[in-house]
Amino acid sequence: MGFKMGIVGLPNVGKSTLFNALTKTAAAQAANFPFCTIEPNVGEVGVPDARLDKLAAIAGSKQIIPTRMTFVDIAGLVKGASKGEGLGNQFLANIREVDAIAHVLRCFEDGDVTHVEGRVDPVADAETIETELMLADIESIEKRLQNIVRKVRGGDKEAVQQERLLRQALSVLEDGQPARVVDVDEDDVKAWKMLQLLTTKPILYVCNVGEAEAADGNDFSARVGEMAAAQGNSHVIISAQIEEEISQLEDDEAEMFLSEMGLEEAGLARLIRAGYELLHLETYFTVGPKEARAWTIKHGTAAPQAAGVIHGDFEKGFIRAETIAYDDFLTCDGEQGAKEAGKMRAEGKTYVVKDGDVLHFLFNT
Ligand SMILES: Nc1ncnc2c1ncn2[C@@H]1O[C@H](COP(=O)(O)OP(=O)(O)OP(=O)(O)O)[C@@H](O)[C@H]1O
Ligand SMILES: [Mg+2]
Repeated sequence: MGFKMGIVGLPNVGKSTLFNALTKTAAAQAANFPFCTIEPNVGEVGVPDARLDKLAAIAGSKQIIPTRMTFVDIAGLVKGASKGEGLGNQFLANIREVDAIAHVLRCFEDGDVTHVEGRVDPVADAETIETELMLADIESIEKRLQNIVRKVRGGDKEAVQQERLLRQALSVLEDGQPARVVDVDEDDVKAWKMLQLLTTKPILYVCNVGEAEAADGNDFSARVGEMAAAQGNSHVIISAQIEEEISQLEDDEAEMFLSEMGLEEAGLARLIRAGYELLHLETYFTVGPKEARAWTIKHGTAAPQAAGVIHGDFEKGFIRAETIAYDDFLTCDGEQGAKEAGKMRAEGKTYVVKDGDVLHFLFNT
C-alpha cells in the first residue's frame, strides 16, 4: 500500500531540513534561499515502533523490519501559487498525489534566515497556504463542472453524483472554508476521495521552532496550537535543525543528546506517529526466527485484505489467520507459550485486524 505524507509550506521554512532528517540523507538540498527545492524529493522512512523490538527479542528474530511511510518534500508555495506564481501549479500537482499534508510553519526567529514575507507569523503563513489550496480547488472544481455538463444532462449517474459533490465542495470553499469540513455521506465517500481536492487532505501542522525551544515550543507554536485546535487539526513541535543533527548521530549518542535537550524521543517519531493517527493507520506484526516485521493497514481492515499487504496471493487464497494479541504474545513469552495458554486464535475472513496483532496467515496457492 504505502502511505504518502507531503511536506508543504512557504519557501525557506525548513521543509527540506526536516525531510533530510526524516530520511537520514542529504538527498534534498536545504539552504537559506527561497525556492531552493523545485523537483519533489521522495523518501521512505522506517516507522519507529518499540513493540517490534520487544517482539523480536522474545522470538529471537535475526532481522527487524519496520513498516515504512513515504515522505515527499514539496517545493515552497507562495501567495498566488494557484495562479501559477512561483511555479505554483506544478507544486500543487505534487500535493494532489499525497494522502496527507504535513504543513511546516516557521516558528523560529533567526535574522539570517530569509522569510519570504519579511516577518515570522506562522498563523498568517498557514492562512496564506490554505488560501492558495482553496483557490486551486475552486479553479479545478469550476473546470470539472464545465467538463461534465453534457454527461450530467445525459443523466449519467456517476456524473450526477460528481456534480452534486463538486457543488457541495464549491459552496464551502466560496465561504472561505476548506473542503474537508464537508460532512460526506457514507455512500459518497469513495467518489468524494476520487475528486482529489487539495483541501480535503488531512492536515497536520509542524511547528519548526528554534534549537532551544524543541522541548516546550514558544509563543509562535502556542498560537499554532490554538489555531489547530479550533480547526480540529493536530500539531507537533519540532526543531528541524536539531532533528537534522540527531539524525547524524549513532543511536546511543542520539539518546544522550535528546536527554540533554530535555526530550523524551526524537521529534521525528512523534511526527510519524501523528501522521499515523491522522491517516487512521495501524500496525500488525509477523514474527519468526528469521525476521520480525511490521505492516501498515488502515483501521478496520479485515484479515484477508491485511494479508494482501504482504502479497496479493495471501489475500486471494486466504484461509485463516492465526492470531495472537500483542499483550498476550508478551505475557506468554512468545508463540509457543501463547499456544499453550490458548491465546492463539484462528480467525477467518471477517476478522477485523487489531492494532498490534501478531499474525500468521494460512493460504491456498
Ligand atoms: N529550526 C530551525 N532553526 C533555525 N534555522 C532553521 C531551522 N530549520 C531550518 N532552518 C534553516 O532555514 C533555511 C531553509 O531551510 P530549508 O532549505 O530546509 O527550507 P525549505 O522550506 O525546504 O525551502 P524551499 O521552499 O526554498 O525549498 C536553512 O538555512 C535551514 O538551515
Ligand atoms: Mg526545500
